[in-house]
Amino acid sequence: MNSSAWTAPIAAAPVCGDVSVPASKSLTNRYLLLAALADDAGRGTPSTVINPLQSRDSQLMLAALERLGAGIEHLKVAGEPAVRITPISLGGGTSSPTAETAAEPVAVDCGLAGTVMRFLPAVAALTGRRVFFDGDATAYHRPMGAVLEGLRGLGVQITEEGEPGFLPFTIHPHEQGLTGDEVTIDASASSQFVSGLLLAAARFPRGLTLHHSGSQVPSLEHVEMTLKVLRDLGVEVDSPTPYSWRVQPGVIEPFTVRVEPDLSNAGPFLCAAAVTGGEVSMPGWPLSSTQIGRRWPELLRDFGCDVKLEPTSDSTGTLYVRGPQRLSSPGVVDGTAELTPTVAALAALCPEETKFTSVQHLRGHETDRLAALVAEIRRLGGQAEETDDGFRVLSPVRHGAEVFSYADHRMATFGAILGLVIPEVSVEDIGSTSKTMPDFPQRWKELVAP
Ligand SMILES: O=C(O)C1=C[C@@H](OP(=O)(O)O)[C@@H](O)[C@H](O)C1
Ligand SMILES: C=C(OP(=O)(O)O)C(=O)O
Repeated sequence: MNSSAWTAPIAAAPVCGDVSVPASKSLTNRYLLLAALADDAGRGTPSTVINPLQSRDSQLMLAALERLGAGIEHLKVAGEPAVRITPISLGGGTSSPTAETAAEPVAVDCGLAGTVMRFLPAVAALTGRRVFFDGDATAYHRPMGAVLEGLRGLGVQITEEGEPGFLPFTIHPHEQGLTGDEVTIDASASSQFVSGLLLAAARFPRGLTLHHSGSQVPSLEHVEMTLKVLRDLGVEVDSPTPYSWRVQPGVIEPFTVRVEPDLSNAGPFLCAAAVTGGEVSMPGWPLSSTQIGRRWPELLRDFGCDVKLEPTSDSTGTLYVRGPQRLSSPGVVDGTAELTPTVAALAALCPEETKFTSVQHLRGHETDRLAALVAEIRRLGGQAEETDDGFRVLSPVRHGAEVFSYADHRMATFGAILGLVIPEVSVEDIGSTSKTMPDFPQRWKELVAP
């Protein structure tokens, strides 16, 4: 065993406890970006994001926005952590090259964060600055082509310093600013291609009409989230036909918002009850949410758990999950997007086969998650195989091993869940959870081995 691997705690008894999770990555990074694009006739009034996620992905977003010209101040609001963002001063998408552009480009580090690499190029194009985007070596496999194609269609000049369609690349300022207002892209590889253009589009001089040309957009819940966040902030956006969106040009008023808990990151803790026959309760569960993690109650019931959501206010409740004596597979799990590695841990403990469908785009996530899940299930003595649009778990895992994390937070937590019931599981790089939950190891230990 690698001496730096993390020994996954085994559950000596059914896992029982009350858990809260940090704020949503997807909502935090949308609000931070929109705060940086807010405008009240150039007065520069800041916006406040209360209870933001504090993790590598949100830090990368904040650092990038600061480099692009936003002001960032950390503070407390009614005892809760918050961040106050003073907007970037934009030329309304018509900025011409400034003196600054002759100098060194602004460098944006995307790390491995999809929300940074896919959402910020459109913001960069509005700043009138030359902006160089790069990230971790592991980010170089993540598709970027549709982002670049969309921006080029709007008149943005881009040079690609690596393999075409991937990081790194540079956004160049253009004398006329953004000239186009209608583009067609193929967003089959990531919903973030759509969200990234829509989020900044209210600040484009003529707004944006965006069409998707491929067969389907994956993780559509995340596009729904983008539309809802924009509408809540007063941006006019609609979807006149499936896979077409129109954002009207306009101001984004400065705002104050509190971020919901991350329902995707809630998954491993809820699964701790599911796999050990324990009982976990989670207060603060939103009664209505655009997060894909809202699917947990239904998914956990599908695997045999008892789940109930008891409202405690108009907007939130406590979710109770009780694990069964023995997990049973629903047979097919469809379109679970970023929840897939966590659901795969449940499937890997079921005697029956489980087929995961409509998740082909996970090949472009933090790692090729289909290959990674199949490899790690096999390493633990189970049988699994890839399919065109997903994978099958054919037989359950049987023994411990060191689970590779592939720099992927969700592969690391996949290993942690299995380690609750399979002796001698370790996780090669538990530190990869810092992407969205830096204190995962402590939180996990508090719940499963207090
Ligand atoms: O918009 C977002 O915040 C996200 C969209 C999804 O991306 P894909 O469409 O690439 O799956 C999701 O998996 C990712 O974790 C976050
Ligand atoms: C796919 C994910 O992240 P990203 O935002 O980097 O795409 C994820 O968190 O599962």
